[in-house]
Amino acid sequence: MSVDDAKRGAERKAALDYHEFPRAGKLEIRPTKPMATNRDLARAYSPGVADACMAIAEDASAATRFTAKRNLVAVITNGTAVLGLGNIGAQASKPVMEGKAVLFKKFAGIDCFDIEVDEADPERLADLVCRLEPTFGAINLEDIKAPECFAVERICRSRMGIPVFHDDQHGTAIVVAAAARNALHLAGKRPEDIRIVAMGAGAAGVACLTMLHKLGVPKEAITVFDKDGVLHPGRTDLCPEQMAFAHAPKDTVLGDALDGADMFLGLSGPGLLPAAAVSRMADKPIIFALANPVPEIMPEEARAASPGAMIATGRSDFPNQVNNVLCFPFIFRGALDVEASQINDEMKLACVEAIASLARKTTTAEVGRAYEGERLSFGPDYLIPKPFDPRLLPTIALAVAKAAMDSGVARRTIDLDDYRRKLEAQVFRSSMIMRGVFDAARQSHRRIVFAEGEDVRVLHAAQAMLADRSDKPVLVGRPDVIRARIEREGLTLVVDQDVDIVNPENDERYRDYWQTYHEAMKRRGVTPDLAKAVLRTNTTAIAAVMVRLGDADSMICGTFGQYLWHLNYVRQMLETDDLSPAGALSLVILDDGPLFVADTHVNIEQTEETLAWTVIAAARHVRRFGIDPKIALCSGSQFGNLDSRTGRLMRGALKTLDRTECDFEYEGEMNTDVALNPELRERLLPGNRLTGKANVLIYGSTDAAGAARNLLKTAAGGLEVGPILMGMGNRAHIVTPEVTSRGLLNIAALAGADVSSYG
Ligand SMILES: NC(=O)C1=CN([C@@H]2O[C@H](COP(=O)(O)OP(=O)(O)OC[C@H]3O[C@@H](n4cnc5c(N)ncnc54)[C@H](OP(=O)(O)O)[C@@H]3O)[C@@H](O)[C@H]2O)C=CC1
Ligand SMILES: CC(=O)C(=O)O
Ligand SMILES: [Mg+2]
Repeated sequence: MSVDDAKRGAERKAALDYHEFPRAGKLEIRPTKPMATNRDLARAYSPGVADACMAIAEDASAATRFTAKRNLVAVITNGTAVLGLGNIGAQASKPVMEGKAVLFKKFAGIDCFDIEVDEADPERLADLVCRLEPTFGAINLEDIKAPECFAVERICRSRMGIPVFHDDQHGTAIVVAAAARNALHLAGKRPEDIRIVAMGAGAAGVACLTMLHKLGVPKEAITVFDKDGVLHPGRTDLCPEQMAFAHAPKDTVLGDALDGADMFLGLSGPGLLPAAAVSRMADKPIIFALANPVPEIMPEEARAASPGAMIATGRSDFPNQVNNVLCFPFIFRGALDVEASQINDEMKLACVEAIASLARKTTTAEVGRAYEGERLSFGPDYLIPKPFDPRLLPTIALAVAKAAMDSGVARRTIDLDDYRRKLEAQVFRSSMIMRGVFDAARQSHRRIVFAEGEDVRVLHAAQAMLADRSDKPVLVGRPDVIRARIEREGLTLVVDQDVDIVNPENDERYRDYWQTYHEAMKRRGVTPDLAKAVLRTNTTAIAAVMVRLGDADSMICGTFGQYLWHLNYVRQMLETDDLSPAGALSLVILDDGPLFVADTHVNIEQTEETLAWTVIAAARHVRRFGIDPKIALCSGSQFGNLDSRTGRLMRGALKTLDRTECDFEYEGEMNTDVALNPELRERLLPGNRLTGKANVLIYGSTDAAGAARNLLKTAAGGLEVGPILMGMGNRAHIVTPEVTSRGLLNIAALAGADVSSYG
């Protein structure tokens, strides 16, 4: 088996494992109301539920008040045009539909049921969809092939009072139109003056051409091809939507049609655009080769044929990824929030303009952080925003909601300034928070050494890192053990090629390493023999010496043993006048957003001075995630009402912080619930200096911070990133024994991000 085959096999296994473990599929349903007592039961179910039913029976619009309808979207397919895989059937399409549902939730907080229907007949399918109206706030039709998709959508739109949107048609058309608008701007051309050749007259192709026509491209300036050749007036196999673009002469061939054309739009299949035809196009042609997963022409081929070409594909590994994920979560968010009865042309055009304008605007610090190292200034390689651009949600949903209200299809009027603020706050309430860190790591060239390189979790993390980064991770461990475990785990890591190994039992650097350790420790009771023994047996010390000598930029240890034991060796080798541990910060990602807790491991009993230092370091690290820190000093005491140890400690630290002129919000001392509940805080501590919910909780001892961290992880189901060792310039991180391979991957991303300014 070739290395490529092995890698493809491993990727396939990883994708299947992702879908299968730890439980099958990508979705679950969770209740939003308590169900703990008889009283809850009586309200949620009989008899209380009858009151909600009767309120809706009297006034159907009350369903959006008393049920989850308003935020619930159906992703519906019959599996007849799944991605570029074709008609693979309803059952096989389910992973895609679950995936769309996940994107709705993660990008825009929208709940979805995925519904796969075994029904090829468009009228029967449409009838079934129409009957679902009582359940949903909106319908997203997905991967239904042309021409049936046109009829299904037409029937549903005419009969339903909620938005019906065929994503492959309109989502794609909106993103294509935004990219085309920007490309034309750069080419200095007007839509009215250009000529387009399109390959693919399916759901996506027809909708994109219709949208481009709405933007000003004359229909006569568009020539379309499908499997049977050019669309011409004599064709009898086409539906009205396709006939609208069938005006080319019958004998037109692709190469001739492309002569002098300004734009190629491919929504068909792989490799269908010959490079020779590209060289016949106008100067600086626009080439959108959007078939998934393999485009009509690969970007490098197109560029070789026409060096000035502006190129987009559907793929994330090239610039200008045109994918409807840039649109559908956000257009639905806006439509649902004003209870729009439909998604009309005004809303779609507002969406086009919002997406196009985001790419033209100067990027914000958050986007810069999220895509560190990539050129994000408007130009041929940045025609449209990136999928993880945090501006997408507030900008698009706001524009769509406004267009719905202005065009009279909104049933609810909202205050747009309030709405913008709400949307902006929502952006960071998700695990997307780690995305920026991963992208920053991908762009940097920091070498990471794992002290416990034989641990299978480390091996899995190292394998996952390779997909994203060019630098080889370094593993401390015995090569034969590492090789055997790689094989046993079915990983494809190749020692020396993909990872470097430092063998504690036999390594040419051993002498250099023990001498370095001895030199640093000789006046702290370490003899040469002891230094040799430590560097033979203690992998944490080896990793720390490597970082000290510059053989690695950052180390990760701690998959076994006690945190402070590891910290001891980190300090011995890496502590300097400028770098000193300031505390351990744990980021816990909860359903309603991220929460940071410190110090969970370093300062067992804080002093006023160490506590203030922990707070300042935490603020710096929280900003690294693009979040404004709002720090609460937590204690059993509240604004001086207890003469307890932590009460006094917090009050002292607060005074130190006040003298330090901090540029972030902090306040204390207060109880944890008061920190997290702004209304309660306003009532109990009027005039306090925090705005909104605190997002960083600082405690006076590792006992208290550790308990908060563990409760958030276990009882509240939070996902932890960390602990992040603060103060050591990102040169060392110490995980805890329960860490998973994903947790190690997260920490490796943090360690790998080139953020020397964060200590
Ligand atoms: N990047 C993105 O965001 C999106 C990409 N797509 C991609 O676009 C493609 C089409 O999707 P969709 O419109 O939903 O599918 P449809 O099945 O509705 O349409 C496919 C179209 O491509 C044409 N086609 C297929 N093979 C050839 C060929 N060898 N030569 C000429 N024409 C051909 C078909 O012709 P005929 O009608 O004669 O069979 C049909 O017109 C897929 O690869 C899909 O992944 C789709 C949506 C979004
Ligand atoms: C992106 C998408 O929806 C498709 O390829 O079908
Ligand atoms: Mg699709």
